[in-house]
Amino acid sequence: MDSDTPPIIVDIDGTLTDESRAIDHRVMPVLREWPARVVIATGKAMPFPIALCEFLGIERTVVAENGGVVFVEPTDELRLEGDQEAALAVGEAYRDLGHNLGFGQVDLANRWRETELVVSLDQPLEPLEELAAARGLVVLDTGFAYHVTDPVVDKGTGLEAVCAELDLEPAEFLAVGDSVNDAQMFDLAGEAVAVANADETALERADRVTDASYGDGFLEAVAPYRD
Ligand SMILES: O=C(O)COP(=O)(O)O
Ligand SMILES: [Mg+2]
Repeated sequence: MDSDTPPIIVDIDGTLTDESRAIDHRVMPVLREWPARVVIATGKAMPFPIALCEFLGIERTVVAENGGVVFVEPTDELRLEGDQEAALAVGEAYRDLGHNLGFGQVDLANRWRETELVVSLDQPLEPLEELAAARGLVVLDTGFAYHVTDPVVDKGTGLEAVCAELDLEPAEFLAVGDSVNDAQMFDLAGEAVAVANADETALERADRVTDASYGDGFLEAVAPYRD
């Protein structure tokens, strides 16, 4: 790798993981040694990508909750955006219809969420979409959860916020991801790569699709920059 290596913005689930949702350990030295900025962009709540950065030993620069939460080191910028009250109201109304969020009582999927709400994929989608639309929100199916999200944010607005802090341009970035929640960051990045297991939206919006899936796909996506 040399000084021409682009900054990278990378999704977690489906991209850095294997089929069982565990991080593919081979991606870790790649991210740790990446000579330009690494941004972890995920639908997960902030503690997950922050912990990933900490354990990797890299600067903590993350886009969480599909763009609702942005944290940038070293400027210490924390930006929260999105109508979480509306998302929580959707959850309440969904429960009133007799459904539940599907993550059990402790609900580690929502516990640290600050701008949106997630519902398990084994719960009914249609009533959730209706309730969300009535409050100006959208439901994103990432293949891992249904996200009730404010459409004013996405991973693309998150990338823009990171860039504004760090004096970078979105077009300088290499983006790697696998699903609909990566589409807007794909549109802004200079090069967008979908791993082979990506959903239709991500495949369509990518500049390049890898032959390999999951962590293998990520390693293939970055290979041209590591030779
Ligand atoms: O939390 C999800 O549903 C997806 O997470 P991801 O954006 O890291 O793939
Ligand atoms: Mg993903």
